[in-house]
Amino acid sequence: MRHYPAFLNLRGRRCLVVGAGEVGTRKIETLLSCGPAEVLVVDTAPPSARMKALLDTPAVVYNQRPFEENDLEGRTLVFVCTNNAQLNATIGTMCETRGQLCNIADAPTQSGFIVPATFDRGSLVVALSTGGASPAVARRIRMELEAALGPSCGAFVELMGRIRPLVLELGMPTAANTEIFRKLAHGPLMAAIGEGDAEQVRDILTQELPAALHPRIGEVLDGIV
Ligand SMILES: C[C@@]1(CC(=O)O)C2=NC(=C\c3[nH]c(c(CCC(=O)O)c3CC(=O)O)Cc3[nH]c(c(CC(=O)O)c3CCC(=O)O)/C=C3\N/C(=C\2)[C@@H](CCC(=O)O)[C@]3(C)CC(=O)O)/[C@H]1CCC(=O)O
Ligand SMILES: NC(=O)c1ccc[n+]([C@@H]2O[C@H](COP(=O)([O-])OP(=O)(O)OC[C@H]3O[C@@H](n4cnc5c(N)ncnc54)[C@H](O)[C@@H]3O)[C@@H](O)[C@H]2O)c1
Repeated sequence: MRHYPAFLNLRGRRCLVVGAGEVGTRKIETLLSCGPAEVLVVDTAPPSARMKALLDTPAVVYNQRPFEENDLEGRTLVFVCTNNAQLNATIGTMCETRGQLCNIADAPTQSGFIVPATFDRGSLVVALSTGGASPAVARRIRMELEAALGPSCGAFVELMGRIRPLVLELGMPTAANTEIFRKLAHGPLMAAIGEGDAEQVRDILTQELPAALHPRIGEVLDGIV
């Protein structure tokens, strides 16, 4: 079985985390970095020190009490991370019956979704998974890719993200847009940004971008090199 890879937009969404131990708190931190409307946290114990630090975030609602089925109401994603395997499985089954996606921390094959190892460079996000076969290997490959990617990737993606709508607005055929973007993506632009060589970056953009965009090169480079 293969999992469907996806990036979720959680803005305005409500999620649930049952069990805010080490694993649950990690999931809550990642959720909060994606700006959901609410993360309801249900745990029978008081918040740990690491969890306490998250309680100031307005989206976090911490309920110290046992889980109730009603907690699932209106939740886009559910994470069950208690150290009670029976409870985790029961909540997982409830979610399956209700058609809700549930991540079960100790039962990857029973889970509606599993969490990849990730890192980011600005809007470039790398997510990888072994499909639950070996989280330790996922961590190793994540660390190797992180070291190999280098710090300029984020600025490169940021610049390309600024250029793209300007090129699309010119209304040229898709094939022409593709040629521009591929040349920029594959050429020496990333290396020039990495070296902080503002003159070379300018030269590349002047060469590859349509003349109509030349007056905007200064503006797209603001804060990049
Ligand atoms: C990516 C990451 C994100 C995150 O969890 O936030 C993540 N695990 C990470 C690390 C990690 N977790 C564990 C170890 C110890 C070594 C080992 O056990 O191998 C290490 C590595 C380490 O620390 O060295 C223990 C562990 N993990 C799971 C179980 C339960 C089980 O398999 O039954 C147990 C055994 C518990 C026990 O022994 O009792 C289950 C899952 N962990 C997953 C994700 C999902 C599949 C990801 C995939 O395979 O690609 C999946 C299936 C479910 C899910 O959580 O969605 C994070 C990367 C951190 C990073 O990048 O640095
Ligand atoms: N997915 C992963 O990456 C991963 C990694 C390590 C461990 N695990 C598994 O995840 C589970 C949790 O691990 P952990 O290290 O976070 O454990 P933990 O002991 O740190 O946390 C468990 C939390 O669940 C809460 N809890 C217990 N019973 C509850 C109940 N009835 N209702 C609500 N909350 C309840 C506890 O108060 C505690 O805060 C374990 O089963 C472990 O095997 C998963």
